Amino acid sequence: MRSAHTVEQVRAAEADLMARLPEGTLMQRAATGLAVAISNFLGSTYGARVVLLIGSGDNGGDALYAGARLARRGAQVTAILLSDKAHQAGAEALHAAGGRLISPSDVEGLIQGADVVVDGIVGIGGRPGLRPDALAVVRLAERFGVPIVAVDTPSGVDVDTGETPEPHVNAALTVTFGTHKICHFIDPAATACGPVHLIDIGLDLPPAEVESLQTSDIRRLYPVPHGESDKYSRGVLGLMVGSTQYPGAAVIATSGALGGPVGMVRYVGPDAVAEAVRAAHPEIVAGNGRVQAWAVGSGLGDELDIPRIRELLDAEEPVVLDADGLKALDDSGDHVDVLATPHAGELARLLDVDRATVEAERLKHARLAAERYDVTVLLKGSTTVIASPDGQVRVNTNATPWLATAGAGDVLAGLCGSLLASGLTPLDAGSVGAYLHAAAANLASSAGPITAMSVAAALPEATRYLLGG
Ligand SMILES: NC(=O)C1=CN([C@@H]2O[C@H](COP(=O)(O)OP(=O)(O)OC[C@H]3O[C@@H](n4cnc5c(N)ncnc54)[C@H](OP(=O)(O)O)[C@@H]3O)[C@@H](O)[C@H]2O)[C@@H](O)CC1
Ligand SMILES: [K+]
Repeated sequence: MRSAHTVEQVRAAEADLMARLPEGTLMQRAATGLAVAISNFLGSTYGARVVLLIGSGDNGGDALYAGARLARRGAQVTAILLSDKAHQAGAEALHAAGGRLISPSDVEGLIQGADVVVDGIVGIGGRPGLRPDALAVVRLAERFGVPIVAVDTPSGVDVDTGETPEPHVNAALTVTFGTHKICHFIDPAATACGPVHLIDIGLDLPPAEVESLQTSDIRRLYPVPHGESDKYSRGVLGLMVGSTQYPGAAVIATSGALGGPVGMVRYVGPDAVAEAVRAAHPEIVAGNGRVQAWAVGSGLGDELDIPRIRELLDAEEPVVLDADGLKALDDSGDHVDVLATPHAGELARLLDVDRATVEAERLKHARLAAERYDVTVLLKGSTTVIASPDGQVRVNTNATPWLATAGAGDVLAGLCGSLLASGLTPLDAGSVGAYLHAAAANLASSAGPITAMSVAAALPEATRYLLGG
């Protein structure tokens, strides 16, 4: 599991550790890791032209000490001081190592000739946005295509929410310390981080606010059948998806379900659609019967039967509620067994806000909906946020942009239903489902276009690979 902690949690852990270590130890650990990461990014340090952007806090201190290390290994390091309160000992260390310290005027030529710009403007002490001098230099780097390595966080983003209401740095790499911060996981800020490299500095941290599953978690959580399993004990999923208007949704969601761990899938819907599903997947059983979970909603169109869906929501079996089915959600019931899988537009409707607001504040709105409707919310997107009503949040960050294709959501609904029917909680089913869905998409895509059906078809192989087979 990768963990993202809040600024407050990091500060407390830092204070704890600092009380036990000689002064400056943590910054030296951070700066050493940062210097190595910048060297690796550059490929070769000797003669490399490195420009440091230095703000008023310890984030700038990290950059200055790392710059001093790079200067000692032969890099030409120049620090642009954006504040007259720059970290003094760090500035002295850079000067002693042969680096230059300058003010932010007339730096166009310097930036144009740089191999890398290091963003030490602000870290976890920053507020969103960039001040005018910083913004001007960052814009120069963008104009000349000079890559930026961000220290801890890309300056200007909102560290605790992943929101980017103001101008900010777009990094080619972010080097962070101790633990991930929420902005590293949640879009739009996550995209501004680029790849994130974590340096261990020995912090002792409490449980995280936001988590992100890794391969080892998939191995731990995936309901692998054992010797005694039969098709019923592996779980039966009921699918109430697709319509005469959108029969494809039923076929695609069934493909997603069959690519998951479930032992059997029942399809409940119009005869003509059931025929189409059976033609594509002869293994499905049409008609009602006992199930361990439902996946409901994708492609129901005009055939949406809200009272019937509400009956399912009130019944004992857990439910994945997708697309049109989300219209049946009301905020009066106890729905802790429900996994709702909206995209930003659908979540906006549930919360009566506009879509752009949800996209800008993804974590906040996923949490809000989980709380208001008492459901686990899986908010789809480039970073998928899964928020449970008890406040736990997981994020999936490994999706390919090619996954933004028609029907991909139907595959996810079927797959999550399959995981729910096999006994996972809505939070686990949503987070494992999002991970496997993205992994299958990456496998099917290989950096090229994909269809929803090709994602579903890649699920067994992606799962086998992740489970170590
Ligand atoms: N915690 C840890 O475990 C470790 C932390 N370490 C490092 O310390 C960093 C945190 O350092 P920090 O606390 O000094 O805060 P930091 O982000 O450098 O600057 C805050 C100052 O900037 C200003 N400012 C605010 N907003 C601004 C803006 N938009 N644009 C421009 N300026 C802005 C504001 O001051 P003002 O100018 O308003 O007086 C504010 O006081 C952390 O990210 C990591 O890199 C590592 O060394 C080791 C382990
Ligand atoms: K920074």
